[in-house]
Amino acid sequence: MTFHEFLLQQSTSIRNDIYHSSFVQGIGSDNLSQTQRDYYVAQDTYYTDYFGKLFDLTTEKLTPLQQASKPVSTDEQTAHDALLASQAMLNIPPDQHNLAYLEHMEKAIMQGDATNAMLALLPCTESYHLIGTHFINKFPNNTYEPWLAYYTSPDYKAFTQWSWQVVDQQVPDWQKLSFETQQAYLSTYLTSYQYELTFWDQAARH
Ligand SMILES: Cc1ncc(CO)c(N)n1
Repeated sequence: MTFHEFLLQQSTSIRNDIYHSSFVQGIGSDNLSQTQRDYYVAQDTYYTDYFGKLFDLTTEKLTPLQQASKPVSTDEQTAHDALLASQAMLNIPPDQHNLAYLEHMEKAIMQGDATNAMLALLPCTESYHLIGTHFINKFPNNTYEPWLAYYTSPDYKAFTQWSWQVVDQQVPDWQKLSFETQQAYLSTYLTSYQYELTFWDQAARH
């Protein structure tokens, strides 16, 4: 089993909680209110802007080959547009859980090695691709189908696969990590997953 397969196994239950969360179910079954979408798109616009900077910081820590093999980034605005937010989103400031998530990733990047940095960012990329894969084409005439299409597109898929490839190269033999290092890596990764779940739960409360 590769490192990313081991990680996916460790995050199975939290990913199932994400699939079952009310907002993600709402994307999958065309059932979201305007206020929920306004709140989510406001939070996520702030998040993805900041994430772009964190991603650049992480990329600098990778090998030249890994950097060169990175697929072109896609514009997440397309995914945000698919949720049809109203102008009201412009007045919604970034919430505490969002800032805490970004701070967690930033600390992992500044304080850890390149693997720790990648593991902090991985739940973001991988969970959205897997949500898209899980829900696409499940609900007829879904208004939010373009959102699911974005995260399952060949470009986004390539980006997810590149992330998996990088962590597998960074840790070719995860069974040989010391117990402490394995726990530290897992903690960075699963903490980001927990923030992903919170992000969805908070959006559903609006
Ligand atoms: C909170 C969050 N996590 C992951 C993604 C995927 O890029 C996103 N857009 N927002």
